[in-house]
Amino acid sequence: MEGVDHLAHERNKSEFDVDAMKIVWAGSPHAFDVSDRISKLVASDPGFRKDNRSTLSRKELFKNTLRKAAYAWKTIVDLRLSEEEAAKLRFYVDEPAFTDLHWGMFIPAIKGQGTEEQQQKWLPLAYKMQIIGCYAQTELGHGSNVQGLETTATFDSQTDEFIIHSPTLTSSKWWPGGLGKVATHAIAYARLIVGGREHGVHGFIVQLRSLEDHSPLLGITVGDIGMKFGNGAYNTMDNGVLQFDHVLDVYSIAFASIAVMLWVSQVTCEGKYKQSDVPRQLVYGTMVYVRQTIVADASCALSRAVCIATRYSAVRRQFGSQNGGPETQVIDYKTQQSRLFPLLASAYAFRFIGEWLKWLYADVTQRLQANDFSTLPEAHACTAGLKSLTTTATADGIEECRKLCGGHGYLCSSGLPELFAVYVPACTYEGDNTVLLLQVARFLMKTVSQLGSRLSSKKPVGTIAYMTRVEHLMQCRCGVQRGFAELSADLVEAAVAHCQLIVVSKFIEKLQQEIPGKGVKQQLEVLCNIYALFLLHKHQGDFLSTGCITPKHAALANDELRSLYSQVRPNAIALVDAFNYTDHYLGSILGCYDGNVYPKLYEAAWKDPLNESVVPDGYHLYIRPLLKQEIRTARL
Ligand SMILES: CCCCCCCC/C=C\CCC/C=C/C(=O)SCCNC(=O)CCNC(=O)[C@H](O)C(C)(C)COP(=O)(O)OP(=O)(O)OC[C@H]1O[C@@H](n2cnc3c(N)ncnc32)[C@H](O)[C@@H]1OP(=O)(O)O
Ligand SMILES: Cc1cc2nc3c(=O)[nH]c(=O)nc-3n(C[C@H](O)[C@H](O)[C@H](O)COP(=O)(O)OP(=O)(O)OC[C@H]3O[C@@H](n4cnc5c(N)ncnc54)[C@H](O)[C@@H]3O)c2cc1C
Repeated sequence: MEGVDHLAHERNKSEFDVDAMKIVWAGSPHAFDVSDRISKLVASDPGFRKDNRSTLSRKELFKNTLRKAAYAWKTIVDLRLSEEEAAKLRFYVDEPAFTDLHWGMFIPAIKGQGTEEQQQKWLPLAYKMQIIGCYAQTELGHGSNVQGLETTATFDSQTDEFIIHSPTLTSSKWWPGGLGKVATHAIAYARLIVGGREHGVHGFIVQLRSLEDHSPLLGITVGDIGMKFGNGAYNTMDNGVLQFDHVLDVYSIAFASIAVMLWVSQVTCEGKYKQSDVPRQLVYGTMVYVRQTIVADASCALSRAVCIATRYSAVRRQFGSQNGGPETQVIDYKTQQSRLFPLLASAYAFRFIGEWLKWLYADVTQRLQANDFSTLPEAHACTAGLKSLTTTATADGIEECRKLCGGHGYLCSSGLPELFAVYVPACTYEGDNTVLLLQVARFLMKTVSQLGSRLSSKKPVGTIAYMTRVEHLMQCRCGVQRGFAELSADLVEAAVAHCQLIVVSKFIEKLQQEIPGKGVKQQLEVLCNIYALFLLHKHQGDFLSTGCITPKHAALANDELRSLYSQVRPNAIALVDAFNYTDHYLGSILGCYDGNVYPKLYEAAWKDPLNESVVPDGYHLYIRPLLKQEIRTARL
């Protein structure tokens, strides 16, 4: 029945202050207020409806996305929302679109690598959306290998301009989000050529389309690369293809020539190239920034899936009826708990590691401004490794949540298939996860060679086993005289172990902070222990081989896990309520707040276009002849 909370009995079991946990999840009272207000604003506005996406064609879907993006911008302007509120609104609109790359990469690249002059020229236009930007780095032939990019930017000292060109088919820019049909400008990465000499990959701001009629400028060929995984999902985004035919880059400033050049090198008006003594990898700065935001995104995506699966696991009953009484809630089965609760713990773990990584990125950015590059290698390794670890775990976790919901998890109305389809490219974009782990492995090898076996310093006591595991994995690999490439598969395992150590240690450090609210810290301690012991159980071979735990310890850890699952069980619904997601944002009948699943599933079925007629199109043409044997049947 509408209005009845079918999960009230679950919510009454909670042993902690849910409202206080909402603040912990949001990060602060202010952050909670903004999230709560904006999520309800979006949920209550029919202009942001999203329950019909799976029934639209690609063109209808894309046009609807443009409508929503424009409507969101009008809402932001009309309500005079702050930058923080506007970002939250785009988040809760929950539709991959060109705006993600405009606000999420194009503007950060200018802010992070542009000089005062460039920021003054381009940021006011970008903030007012009088230009729409994308980040055009990947090419048809190269994505992971940035130094392999083929697009060229040749400095013409006669005209003091750059000529941007795509010399080969494989140099076509390929994948940039927003590029296909919307972006008017791009930050394009190209090989800088000055005076006939090549100076590696740099970024350039290039105008792609007329601001009068949106037609591609002279020398620009641009379009969409076609349908992607899943039906609705990421097909709301116009990932594009772009070719430059000797584009005289008259509108732009060579990003590198002034902006990055101040950090990395300079091109003078006389056409002289001057290399400065800063790491050339600063040109990768935007990727590092986005990787740390992706870690926070992982906690959002995983928590959405876990909220759906947890609420549905409490609603669903299957088997176990005693004397005609109610069947057993599937959330009470130990197998369901052993699959679901580690994901619940991971969602909280990724939330806190995302907070720490945001601090680390801000710290390294501040240091770079003072020409202090001392923590750049660690920042690179952490952002790369944690992006890889959290996105792999989240993508796998969303799929596990779909399976935890049985058959109904496969319905679009569960919200899980689309969430999976939209999320999984996170394991690839902003750096293929294996390629990024190889960067971490390289960092670990260097650290071991510099510090000897003691890899990690100043870690909480509870992480000794985790630290020893990493050191053991590295020693086993570094000890043998074989090349990095030969050992890379093993070193990637050590890289994963190192990242897991960071997540566990930061969760433990979080618990050392003052955390208000009845029972809140206790619940987080249970989740931290679940996260740590679940990984220890999953990788117990590594831990046993280090000798720092015995088979008996491993067995005790497993017993403790079961006990911890029993402690979470009465609090599970309250722990996912703490995410404070609206039904609109969850987009899931299985995860609806009131748990009134069956009537909503049944009602939703009849809304499918296929049910607009009781006799389907095609019956008279194909089925009736079949049934009436009017088609000559093969001799049986
Ligand atoms: C439900 C949720 C839905 C969410 C939907 C939201 C909508 C989506 C919105 C946004 C999505 C994002 C869109 C995607 C954008 C992109 O994908 S942009 C393109 C991303 N591309 C990459 O990440 C490419 C990956 N490759 C690289 O980064 C580099 O090629 C490399 C692998 C790092 C290698 O670089 P290179 O060859 O130059 O360097 P090496 O020889 O390996 O190393 C040399 C030394 O440099 C150090 N290094 C390398 N990188 C960095 C760095 N970034 N910072 C600092 N230092 C770096 C490296 O450690 C070596 O150091 P050493 O010599 O001391 O060992
Ligand atoms: C949805 C989506 C959105 C995107 N948006 C953008 C965007 O806005 N802007 C942009 O510039 N790009 C964008 N990209 C491109 C993305 O950044 C690249 O696809 C990504 O960096 C991976 O590079 P690749 O495609 O070349 O993969 P590859 O490197 O070709 O990967 C193929 C396989 O090779 C393996 N491999 C590669 N190198 C090595 C190595 N050295 N050692 C071991 N294994 C290796 C990989 O692990 C992988 O298994 C997007 C991609 C997607 C899917």
